[in-house]
Order: sequence, then structure tokens, then C-alpha cells
Amino acid sequence: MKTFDDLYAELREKSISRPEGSGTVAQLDAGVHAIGKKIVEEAAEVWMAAEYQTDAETAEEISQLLYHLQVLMVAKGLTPADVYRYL
Ligand SMILES: N=c1c2ncn([C@@H]3O[C@H](COP(=O)(O)OP(=O)(O)OP(=O)(O)O)[C@@H](O)[C@H]3O)c2ncn1[C@@H]1O[C@H](COP(=O)(O)O)[C@@H](O)[C@H]1O
Repeated sequence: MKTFDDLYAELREKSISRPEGSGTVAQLDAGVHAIGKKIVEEAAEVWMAAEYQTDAETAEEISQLLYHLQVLMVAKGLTPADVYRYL
């Protein structure tokens, strides 16, 4: 099972190797403004899923929100450690 840190390492590597067809690379190229909009959209989907959908669907939406937060972290050059210090 993939962890938060595993996914971050994968996304960071993709930002460097820039493989063909990577959605992450496309998001990074779209920029912080576009990534931020995606985060807001995914956050709303988490909220709606929590109120009206199943626990499994809510968990899936949360995973997508975490993914997009990580894309923003990579775009800004922030590491998990930069975030963990505030937890
Ligand atoms: N975990 C994710 C992940 N979660 C969410 N997403 C993206 O976020 C989108 C969320 O989808 P929605 O359900 O909101 O659907 P949507 O609005 O139709 O999506 P879009 O039209 O905006 O793409 C998905 O289409 C994916 O593009 C993810 N994309 C990639 N990953 C993982 O990231 C890694 C790198 O992926 P690539 O860069 O694509 O190789 C791989 O391990 C992937 O499994």
C-alpha cells in the first residue's frame, strides 16, 4: 500500500524525469493557480462525499485531495518535512 511519503517521492521523481503522459507533469506545467483550483474542487468533492456518499467513496475523494496537495507541494518545492513540522 502506498503511503503519503511514497507518493510524494514518486511525484517528485516524475517532476524531474518528466515521463510522457504523466498527469502530474501536465498539472505542474499548468502552474500553481491551476493546481490551487483543483485543490478547491477536490476539497468540495470530499465534503459532498462525506455528507452524501459512502465511506469508501469519501476515502477515494480524500486520496485525490491528498494527491493534488502533493502536486502543489512539488510545484512549490515543499517537502513532507516542511509540512510535518507544523503538525
Ligand atoms: N493518486 C493519484 C491521483 N489522484 C487523483 N489524480 C488525478 O486527479 C483527477 C481527479 O479526478 P476527478 O475525479 O476529480 O475527475 P476529473 O475532474 O474528471 O479529472 P480531470 O478531468 O480534472 O483530470 C484524476 O483524473 C487524476 O488525474 C491522480 N493522479 C495520479 N495519482 C497517482 O500519482 C502518480 C503519478 O501519476 P502520473 O503523473 O499520472 O503518472 C501515480 O501513482 C498515480 O496513481
